[in-house]
Amino acid sequence: MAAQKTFTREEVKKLNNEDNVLFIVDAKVYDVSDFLDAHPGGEAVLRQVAGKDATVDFYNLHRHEVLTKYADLVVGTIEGEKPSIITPQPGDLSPVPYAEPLWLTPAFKSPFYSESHRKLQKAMRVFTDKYITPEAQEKEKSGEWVSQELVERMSKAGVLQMRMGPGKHLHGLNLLDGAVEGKEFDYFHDLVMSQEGVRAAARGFQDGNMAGMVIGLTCILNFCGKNPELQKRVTEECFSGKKKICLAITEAFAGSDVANLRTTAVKTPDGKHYIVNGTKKWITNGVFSDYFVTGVKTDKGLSVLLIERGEGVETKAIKTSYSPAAGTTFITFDNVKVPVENLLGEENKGIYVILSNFNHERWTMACATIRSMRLVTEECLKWAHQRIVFRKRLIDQPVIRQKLAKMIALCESHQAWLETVTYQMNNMPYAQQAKYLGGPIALLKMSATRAAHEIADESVQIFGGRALTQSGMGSVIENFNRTYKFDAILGGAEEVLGDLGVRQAMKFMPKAVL
Ligand code: HEM
Repeated sequence: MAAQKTFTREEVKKLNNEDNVLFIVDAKVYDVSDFLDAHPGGEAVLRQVAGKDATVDFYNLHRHEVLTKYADLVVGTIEGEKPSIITPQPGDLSPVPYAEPLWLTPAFKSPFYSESHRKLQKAMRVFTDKYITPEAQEKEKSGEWVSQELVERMSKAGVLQMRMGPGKHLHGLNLLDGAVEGKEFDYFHDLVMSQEGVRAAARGFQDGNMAGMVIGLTCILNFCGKNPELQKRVTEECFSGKKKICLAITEAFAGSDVANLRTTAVKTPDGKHYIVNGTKKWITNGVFSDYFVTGVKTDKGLSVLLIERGEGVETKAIKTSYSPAAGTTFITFDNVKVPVENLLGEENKGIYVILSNFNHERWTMACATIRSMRLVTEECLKWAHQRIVFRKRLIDQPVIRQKLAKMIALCESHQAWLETVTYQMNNMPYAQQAKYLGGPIALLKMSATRAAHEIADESVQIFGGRALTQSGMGSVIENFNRTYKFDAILGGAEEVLGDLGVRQAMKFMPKAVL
C-alpha cells in the first residue's frame, strides 16, 4: 500500500480482522499484518493494540530507531493530524537538554570555539552518523573488524589523519571537504574529532577503528627522523589505510610497568639487525596490524623498534568483555630479525618515545569518556521522559531527578575541566606541556573514569532490566556498563594516574614549610 494514504481513526479501527492488523503510532498508520510472525515481541501484543493508538505502548518498549528501520510498515497518516515525534537526521544536534556540551547548546556562548571548530563539528557529526555509527553497531555485534571500505573512506576524508592531532601531517590536506584548514587544526579541533567519534556508542569497535594507529603512528611521525624513507613509506601506507599499525608495549609479565619488559632485542654480530624474542599482551588492533611499534629490552635499557609482520611474528585474538571488533591481541615474537634502521628514537632511551605520547593519549581518552558519559545521560533523560511506570513518567519521580542531576553535574564539570586543559595545550609549547600538563591530564582522566563509574551505576538503576540486555531500549547503557572499565585501566590505571598527578604537583611545592 502507498504510504501517502490518509485514514480517520474510525477507519483504522474497522480495517482490523483476523488477517489484517493495523494501529497508530504518532499519527502514522502501521500495517503489521505481514510482520506478526517476525515481531521480536510476539504476535499477541500487536493484536492487543489492533485498531488503537499504540503510541504510548510503543515508546514504553522501543527505541525510536525501530520505526525508522521498519518505515516500510507505514501505510498512511491520520487525517488532520501531524506526527510530533522528532526523527533525527544525520548531523542533527540533539534537542534533549544537556545532550550536547554547552558550546553547542543554542543561546550558550563559549570563549574556546571558533567558527572553524563549529564547521568541523557539523561535518564530523554527519560523517559519524552516516558512516561510522551504522558499521559500528553492526560490527560490535558480529565481532568483525572495521571494514576496509570505512578505513579508506576515513582516509579520503582526512579523518584518519585528523585523529593524530595537530601537526604538519595535516598541512595541505582536504579535511572533510574543507571543513578545516590543516594549518589551523588545533587541540579544540582534536577534541571535536574525539568527542564526535564516540557517539557511535560501540566501545569495542571504537578501539578497533584504528585506535592502534592513533597511538602507534605517532612514534613514527616523531621518532623515525633518522630514516626518512621508512618514515615516509609507513606513514603513507597507514594514512591511506593500505596497512595497519599498532603499539605493542604491555606484556603479561609486566603489564604497563615498562621498566620490567621481558621482550629482548639482541644485536647480531655484524650489527645490522636485532633479534627479537618475547610476547606482548592486550595489544589493540594487533590481529590485523602489519606494523608493530614494539617496546623491547636492549643491553642497557628500553628501546622501541618498528617490527613488520613476517617470519617469527604471530598474533592471536584475546577474548575481552568488549567486542572482538577491537582486535585485542596476544603477540609472540620468535627470533624475529629486525633491521637496526627500524630503531625509533635512540637505543636504550625508548622510554622517551613511549612517554612522549602519554599526555595526548590520556587527554584523548578523557575526551572520549566525557562524551560517552553525556551520551548515557541523554539516553537516561529520554527514557525517563518516555517511560511510564505506576501511571507516572519516570521523570516525575524525585528519586530519578536526583540521579539525573548528579549525572548532568558530572558531565558539565568534566567537560569544563577538559576545555580548560585543552586551552592550555593550545597555548603551551610542547616542552611546557610536558612540564606542566602531565599531572593535570592524569588527574582529569582519573576523575573522568571515576565519574563514568558513577554514571554507569546510576544509568542502570534508571533503566532497570533493560540496561542488562544487549538489544532494545537499554543497549547504549548495557554497552557502557560492560566497557567503561576499559578507560579506567588503559593508558594508565586510575590509581597510577592519581598518584602521578599528586607527585607532579609536589614538584612545584615551595621548599619552605608553609
Ligand atoms: C511498527 C510497529 C512495531 C515494530 C516495527 C516493532 C519492532 C520491535 C523490535 C525490533 C523489537 C526488538 C527490541 C527492540 O529492538 O527494541 C520489539 C520488541 C517488542 N515489541 Fe515491538 N514493534 C512494534 C510495535 C509494538 C507494539 C505496538 C507493541 C505493544 C503494544 C510492541 C511490543 C513489543 C514488546 C513487548 C517487545 C519486547 C520488548 C522487550 O524485550 O523489552 N511492539 N518490537
